[in-house]
Amino acid sequence: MPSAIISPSVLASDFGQLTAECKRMLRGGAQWLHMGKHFVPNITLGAPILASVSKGVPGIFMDCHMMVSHPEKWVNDVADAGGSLYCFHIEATSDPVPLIQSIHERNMKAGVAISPDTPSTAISDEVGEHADMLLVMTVYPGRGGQKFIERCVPKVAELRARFPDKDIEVDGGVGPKTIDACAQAGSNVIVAGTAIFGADKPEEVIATLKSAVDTAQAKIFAKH
Ligand SMILES: O=C(CO)[C@@H](O)[C@H](O)COP(=O)(O)O
Repeated sequence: MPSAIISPSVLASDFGQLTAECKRMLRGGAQWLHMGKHFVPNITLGAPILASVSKGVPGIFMDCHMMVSHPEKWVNDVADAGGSLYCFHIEATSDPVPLIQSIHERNMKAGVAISPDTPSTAISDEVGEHADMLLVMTVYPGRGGQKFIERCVPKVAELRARFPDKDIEVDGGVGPKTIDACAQAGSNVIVAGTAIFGADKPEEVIATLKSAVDTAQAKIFAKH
């Protein structure tokens, strides 16, 4: 049964206090930090920032979501900067399996993401088997604070049915109001920006998200 993992999404506005925020989130019970590299230049978390977070918070698990074209270009930079998981978009490459292999060669986990308009079948059985994590975007990549796109949820269920042992991540508009749909569909890795960073008590939000995933995973696992 895949375990519940909460991965707060680090946003551009957090730059000034990035390391302090990371420590606070981990103290609040988060296990990963979702570090996005976006197409939009002013909200890019590049390798130098990853390196400084890695230095400031030793042992941190950096879940690096590469919302970029030519994802092959950045594998070495992110690995050298301390990245733990390198997640690329299936839409951005024509050769996903060799890319996954090159990520593994640099001792990182490999994630494969799909944008809201991409069907889950774009992740073939072969690609899914090679990957460690599959990411279903529930907003359009680019910025935090967008509305959760409900029609993406069935893609989570389809991937969970094909890949019962993989980590399946959701990202975008996820919080206490939308977690149940994601968790019941089979997602176990939860990215949340606004819901966690905007909360008075982030640790309570993290606990709520984790508990919803644990409950849903136990039910899903009991059925098999
Ligand atoms: O990187 C992205 C979107 O591009 C996401 O990780 C968002 O930053 C998540 O933020 P919320 O939707 O939870 O506010």
